[in-house]
Amino acid sequence: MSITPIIPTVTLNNGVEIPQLGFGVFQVPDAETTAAVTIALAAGYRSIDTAAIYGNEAGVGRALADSGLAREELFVTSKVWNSDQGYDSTLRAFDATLGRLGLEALDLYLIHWPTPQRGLYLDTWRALEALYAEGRVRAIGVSNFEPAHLERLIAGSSVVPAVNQVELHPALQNRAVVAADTRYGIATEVWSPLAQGTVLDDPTVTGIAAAHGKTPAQVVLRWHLQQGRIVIPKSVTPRRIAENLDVFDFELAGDELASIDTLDRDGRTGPHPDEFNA
Ligand SMILES: NC(=O)C1=CN([C@@H]2O[C@H](COP(=O)(O)OP(=O)(O)OC[C@H]3O[C@@H](n4cnc5c(N)ncnc54)[C@H](OP(=O)(O)O)[C@@H]3O)[C@@H](O)[C@H]2O)C=CC1
Ligand SMILES: O=C(O)C(=O)[C@@H](O)[C@H](O)C(=O)CO
Repeated sequence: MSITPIIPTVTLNNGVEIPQLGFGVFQVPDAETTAAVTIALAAGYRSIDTAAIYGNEAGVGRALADSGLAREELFVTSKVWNSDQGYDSTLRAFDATLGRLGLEALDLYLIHWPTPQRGLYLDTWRALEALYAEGRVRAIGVSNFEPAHLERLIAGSSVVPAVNQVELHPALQNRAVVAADTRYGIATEVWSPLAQGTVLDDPTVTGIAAAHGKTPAQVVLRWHLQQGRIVIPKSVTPRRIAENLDVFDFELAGDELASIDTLDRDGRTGPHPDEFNA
C-alpha cells in the first residue's frame, strides 16, 4: 500500500504557506498536461507551477477541476509572459490566465523574466501589487531576477516579492541570487531542480544515492529541501512523478550536502536573465 507523503510548507513573507515540493509542467503539451497533473495530484502533489507561455494552463485547469480536491487544498502558480509586461497588459494577461485555469484567484503570480531591456518590470510589478491588494492573488513574486533587478524593484515599490523562482541545481548554485533573496526575506523557488536530468549521472550524486538506497533524482531533491528551497520538478513519467515525491523518509548528512555543493560549475541550462529578452 502506498502512503501519500505529507509535504512540508514554507511560510512566505506575507504568511502564506507554499508546499515545499510542487509539480512543474514546462514543455508538457496542453493535451498531455491534464493526465500528468492528474497523476501528480493522485500521488499527493498539491502545488502546480505553470505559465502563460507554456500553453497548458487550460490542461492544468481541467486536472484541477476533475480532481475533486477543494480549492484551498491546492496551490496554483502562473506567470506573466515577457510580451505582456506593462501595467494594463499584465492585468489583461492575468484575467486570461485565470480564465484558462478556470479559477477565481491564483495562489502565486510571478513576473516570468525581468527582460531589463524592456524597462517595464516596475510597471508590471505595480499591476501585480494591484491584483494582490484586490485579493485576486494570495502572493506575488518574480522569476529570474538577479540581485540588481531585485534591488531596483524593491526600491521602487511597496510590496517585497514573496518568491524569486530561479534556475538552481548542483551545476548552477546561483549563490549571489540566493544571498540577495535571503537578505530581502524572499523565498527562493528552484526551477530545473534536476538540471533537466543532466546532473543525475554525476558520480558524487550516484554514490550518495547508492549509499541511501535512493535514486539520484531523490538525492538532488533532498539536497535542495534540506537547504530550505522550494522545488518544482517536472516529469510526465508516472514512476518518476511518484519517485520525486518520495523524498521525505531519508536525510543527507552534512558531508554529503557539502560534496554536492562542490559540483557548482556555472552549468546554466537556460538563458542568463540579463540577456534573455524574448
Ligand atoms: N521560471 C522559469 O523561467 C522556469 C520555470 N520552470 C519551471 O520549473 C519546472 C521544472 O524545471 P524543468 O526545466 O522542467 O526541469 P527538471 O529539472 O524538473 O527536469 C525535468 C526533466 O528531468 C526528467 N526527470 C524528472 N524526474 C526524473 C527522475 N526522477 N529521474 C530521471 N529523470 C527525471 C524529466 O523527464 P520526463 O518528463 O520524461 O520524465 C524531464 O526531462 C518546470 O516544469 C517549470 O514549471 C522551468 C524552466 C524555467
Ligand atoms: O520554462 C520557462 O519557464 C522559461 O521561461 C524558459 O524555459 C523559456 O521559456 C525558454 O524557453 C528560454 O529559452
